[in-house]
Amino acid sequence: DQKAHNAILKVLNLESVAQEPKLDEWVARATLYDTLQDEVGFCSSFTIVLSVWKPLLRPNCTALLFQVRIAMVGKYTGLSDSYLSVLKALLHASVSCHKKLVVDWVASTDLEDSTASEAPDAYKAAWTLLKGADGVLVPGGFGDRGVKGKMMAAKYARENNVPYLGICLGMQLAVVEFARHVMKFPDADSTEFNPNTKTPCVIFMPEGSKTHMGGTMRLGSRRTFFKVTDCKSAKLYGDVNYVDERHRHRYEVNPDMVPAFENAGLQFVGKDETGQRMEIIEIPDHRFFVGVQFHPEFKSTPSKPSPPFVGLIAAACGQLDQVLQDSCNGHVVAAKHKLGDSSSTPLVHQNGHAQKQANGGVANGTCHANGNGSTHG
Ligand SMILES: NC(=O)CC[C@H](N)C(=O)O
Repeated sequence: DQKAHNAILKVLNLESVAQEPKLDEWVARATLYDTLQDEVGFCSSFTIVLSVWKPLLRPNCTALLFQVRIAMVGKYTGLSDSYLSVLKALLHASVSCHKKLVVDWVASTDLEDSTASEAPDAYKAAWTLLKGADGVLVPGGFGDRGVKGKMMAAKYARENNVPYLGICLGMQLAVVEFARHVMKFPDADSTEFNPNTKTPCVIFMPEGSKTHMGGTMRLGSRRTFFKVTDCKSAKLYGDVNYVDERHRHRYEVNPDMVPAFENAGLQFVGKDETGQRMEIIEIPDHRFFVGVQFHPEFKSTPSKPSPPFVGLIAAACGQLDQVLQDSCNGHVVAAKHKLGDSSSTPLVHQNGHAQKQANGGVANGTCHANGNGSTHG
């Protein structure tokens, strides 16, 4: 399945200029690729994925003229696998919103005050990229390098009503940023970065062992229950009661601080089965400010783009209301087609109990990779 997925994205990436897709050429290339494979399983999965994408190609081709710019704020020393999954998930979501994806990689250290004096050009360029973006994404990560810059990106998005998606560490830092600047706890931190903080908003999970890191990570598929049903995330997932998403973390939001956060306007709309572990945050009166403790990118596919990513992209291009409406109305129930049935409208996602329909169209992913954490562009 992954091979087929890669092949599709490879073909899409060849189209770096916004233009109407040449369906015949696209299919011919895909068929050729298909015949080069001798594994029956791969051939059939590729054909199935192709049959899902084909109907997406014709309608709304003009939409390719419109871009969506996402600033990806991370600690880069090159592309890691996790960033690639995030990138693919962004591409899947952009396609479903009929937009050409442009990713601006922003090295989080370049946003920090120390860079302003040490490398003023890099600092200026990083902020120009961030401010030029339609949406901001802070992906997962470990270690304290660039953490300040990631928090600055979250603050910028929160204060300027710019769509924001924080994944894992990106969510934890949005929580810390909120505690520092909205709740006025200057010392607030994650104990991953300051074990002695007097305001520990993000703490080591009780069942983990601090001395033995191996095997202590909360890993794999876990269930998140929506505690607030009238929220953007629940709607994006199709008004389901719960979702199963994949996890990879050692720290979590401090449950003792949750009431204080909620009083200050940060909602915890998704929690685990105990109600003690925070899984999804939202700021309700923001255009789109969502953080997820899990990694939704791992379950995103071209035919089932991940709902939080669809939310980010839709909000970034002003389509969120329509997308939320679509995912909550009769389309959800009506989408009863199977993979491989190219006569029906393709599925966009399936998680928990819901299915949602695609609107059609295709876009190409374009990345402006900075790579080494010291440059930008
Ligand atoms: N995958 C991640 O982003 C992990 C976040 C954080 N470092 C933790 O361990 O909880």
